[in-house]
Amino acid sequence: MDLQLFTQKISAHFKNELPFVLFSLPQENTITALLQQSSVLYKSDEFSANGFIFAPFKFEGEAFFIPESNSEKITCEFTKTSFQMEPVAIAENDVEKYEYIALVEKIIEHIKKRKAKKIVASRSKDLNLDHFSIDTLLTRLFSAYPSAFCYIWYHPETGFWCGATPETLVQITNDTFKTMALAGTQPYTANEVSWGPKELDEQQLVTDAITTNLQRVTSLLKVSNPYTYQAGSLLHLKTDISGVLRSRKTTLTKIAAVVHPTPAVCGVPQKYAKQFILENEGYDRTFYTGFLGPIQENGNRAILMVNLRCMKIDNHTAHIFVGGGITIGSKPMDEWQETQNKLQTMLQVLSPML
Ligand SMILES: C=C(O[C@H]1C=CC=C(C(=O)O)[C@@H]1O)C(=O)O
Repeated sequence: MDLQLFTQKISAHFKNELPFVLFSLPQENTITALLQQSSVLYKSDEFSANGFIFAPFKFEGEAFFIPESNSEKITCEFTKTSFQMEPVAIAENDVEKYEYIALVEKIIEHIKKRKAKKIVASRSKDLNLDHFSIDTLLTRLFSAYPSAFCYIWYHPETGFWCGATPETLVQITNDTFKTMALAGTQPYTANEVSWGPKELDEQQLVTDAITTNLQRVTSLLKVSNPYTYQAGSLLHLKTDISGVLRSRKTTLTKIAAVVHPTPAVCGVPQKYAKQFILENEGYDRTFYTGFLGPIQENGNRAILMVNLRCMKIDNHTAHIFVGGGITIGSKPMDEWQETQNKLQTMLQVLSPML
């Protein structure tokens, strides 16, 4: 289907307030859409039917779901031509800044008292959209980030979400899986990249926690060396992790529950970090740092991504979600700046609509 017809169909579906999801896999030039034919809110706890799941940060075994069986499935070939990105300037809000810095300082205090090694702090930034258009959003989002997993999800009950995430939670093909440890952030420059001990330690913590958790369900685990990975205008440290599941009976839900929430979005130890986040962050993450993705071949093939570099759009306001891992070596002002830099991923998409 050509892009114009595809976009018209999506716009009409959205106008009728019917649920839909659009997604494109990293490095692929196809956008797939599932247009649900009713407004039912489906839930899935088995991840074994074909469709698309959307799970919150507070995942407790059940995710929202758009089933293929109740949807029209359409695809569109689309050339990803990443456009020239100029940073979008937005005014800093002093209250937001000092609240975030206070949260980071509180986390550092807890780490110094040895209650945790790492906790991920986050915040949401609200922006007025004077010229919201789903057509513009779709074209910019899907063309800007060729190496990301891009998506738009809409359901009247969850609202309108979209993002361009660099982080795989888990990718399954029969009994083999792939995942990654992603942590450490710096802005992209053309110069040679070097990583300090804070980023290297933080990334190692994430790798160790993921591999330890995966040992419960795997028979073979391969772990690469960390390397620099570009996500839009940011660089991260990434380790590839792959392996074989111990039993073919290990369900996708079980694997998701073993790896989610990873220390890249929650912390170490996981239970303490999650409780800290719920009690101290001062807002509800809802679907940010949850996970999402397509389920195919009745659960034998699936790609679940972590919901990062994302936003929720309602009533002409965009709520962009950003965060960062806090460790003993964190400097509060740098952590604030890191979240400012991360805002740019969605700001680039929104810029003509602000
Ligand atoms: C929590 C976020 O990023 C995570 C993923 C990659 C690098 C991160 C970091 O350097 O702190 C974060 O752990 C976010 O982008 O909102």
